[in-house]
Amino acid sequence: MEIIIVKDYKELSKKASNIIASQMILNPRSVLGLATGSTPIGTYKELVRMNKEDIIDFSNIMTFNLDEYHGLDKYNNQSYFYFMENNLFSYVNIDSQNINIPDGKAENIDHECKSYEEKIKNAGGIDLQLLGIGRNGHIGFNEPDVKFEAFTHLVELDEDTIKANSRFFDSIEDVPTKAISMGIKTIMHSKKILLLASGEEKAKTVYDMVYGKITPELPASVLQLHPDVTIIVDEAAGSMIKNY
Ligand SMILES: N[C@@H]1[C@@H](O)[C@H](O)[C@@H](COP(=O)(O)O)O[C@@H]1O
Repeated sequence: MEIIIVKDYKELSKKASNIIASQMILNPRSVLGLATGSTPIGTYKELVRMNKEDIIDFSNIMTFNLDEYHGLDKYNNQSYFYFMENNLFSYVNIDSQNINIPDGKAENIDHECKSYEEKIKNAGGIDLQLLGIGRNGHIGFNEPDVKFEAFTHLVELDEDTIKANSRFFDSIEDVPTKAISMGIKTIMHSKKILLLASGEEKAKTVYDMVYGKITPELPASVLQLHPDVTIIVDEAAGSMIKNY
């Protein structure tokens, strides 16, 4: 694991977007795995700027998002489809045919999960997967569990996650209780992984991810086994690993 501690959120967003930009420049047909949540918003802003300034080109880039809420229409303003449109896709020259996000309203969820995996495989796998991290150590929507879920699957969201994500909804009752998420194996198959964490509330989780036991009870700990992981944290999120 390469760990980069930067001063603040602004620096984190700059550093992360530079890594993604360099992947895109080295391979303009890159397959990117993308994340939602508040952490990558600044990174997406930087990518939009670089695209406007012709530093990076999305025309041949393919994307796969980690997850989507179950039961939400993609045009609902809380869907991750909506989030991606509003934070990245509608501002860059990406071909909409190249955007992939699980369909939370799919009639046959099992089929949706299997075909999502197929699509990733047919695209040649994910070159660079961007990740945030939940306070409970989840990546994508892989919640703490007794085993690591392998591939894209339907997830029952944790109470802690529902509570944390309710800040984006009118009320906690509006937060979906399930989601479709890439599995741990899907994520681990990515050639490179870039995980971002910001703020003091993530400090203990970051410490456990890097130095704790590898356990499905803290899903992000599995990243210790991946050969090419970069973790960027600001000083607050890195406060417990700083002098370790
Ligand atoms: N499914 C997403 C995760 O992919 C994300 O990493 C996490 C952290 O979000 P934030 O960056 O807002 O702390 O929240 C959500 O639950």
